[in-house]
Amino acid sequence: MSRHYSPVTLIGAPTDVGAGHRGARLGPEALRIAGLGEALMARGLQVLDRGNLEGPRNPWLDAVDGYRHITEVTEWNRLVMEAVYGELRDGRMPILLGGDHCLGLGSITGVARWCREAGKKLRVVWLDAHADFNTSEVTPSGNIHGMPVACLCGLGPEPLTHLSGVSPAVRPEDIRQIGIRSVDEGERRLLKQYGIDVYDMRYIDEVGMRAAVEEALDGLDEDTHLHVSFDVDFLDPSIAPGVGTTVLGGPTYREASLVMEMLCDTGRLGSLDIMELNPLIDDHNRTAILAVDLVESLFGKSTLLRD
Ligand SMILES: NC(=[NH2+])NCCC[C@H](N)C(=O)O
Ligand SMILES: [Mn+2]
Ligand SMILES: [Mn+2]
Repeated sequence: MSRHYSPVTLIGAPTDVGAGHRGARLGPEALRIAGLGEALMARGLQVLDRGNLEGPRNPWLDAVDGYRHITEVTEWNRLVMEAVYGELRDGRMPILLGGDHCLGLGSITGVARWCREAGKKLRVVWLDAHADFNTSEVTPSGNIHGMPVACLCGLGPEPLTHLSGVSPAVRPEDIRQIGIRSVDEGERRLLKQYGIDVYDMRYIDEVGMRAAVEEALDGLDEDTHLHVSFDVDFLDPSIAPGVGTTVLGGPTYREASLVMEMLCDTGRLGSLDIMELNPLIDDHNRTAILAVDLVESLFGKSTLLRD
């Protein structure tokens, strides 16, 4: 199946201010070295690499009042939101190269702002081992990469929940989470309270990846903008060791490829985040190479021969 895409733009966000490990700041370069731009061009896409955003350094301090580095996290998210929004406004598809997953907040806030202006519906597919739905009251770490989905739903500190002025930035019913297998105690209660649609690994084991993804994509139509937020720790650590917060029991390569191919088949992909890659704990960049391979599937690479 051939598909028309708008030109894509790579936006590097080299920071780990939201994480509990340092090294995700090197993610954008590792993805470039793994050939992300070339792979997309080989799929026939027009690719513009904007280089890296420049934001505050990581001060590497302890959490204060349940948040670590909130000032720096806010500034990075503001920069990301403006960059992502700007690309969509100019008719290009933003691909955010993280950086830690706290930046999913800025990215999706920018996407949601554009969708409101363009009169589009939004569907967020969050591929992750974690739900990232903590607040300062329930977080075990204070690391804000564990909080972006809560902030998108209006739960969190005002500077993060009101990045674009509108809160909640996203309606909880527009979010689907796939691959989840590590949820903190208080976080679980909040997920239920906000009615987040979670396709956890237990459910995927029981019904299979295909049925889970079909359900998660149900109701997409030609007016829907699909945003994919890909936390690389979604993948099983045996194939993707280069992330700060590995959790056993994730999708295999085939399962992950299937998810990407099914997301591609919707024809609705409008924006993407590739997050949490940490080359300092990787093995010869294999996790970045795998991420690039899966992004190729998201843009149409497939082993399917039967009709
Ligand atoms: N984007 C991520 N890798 N998030 C990991 C979050 C881990 C844990 N739930 C926390 O809040 O600290
Ligand atoms: Mn995450
Ligand atoms: Mn994660």
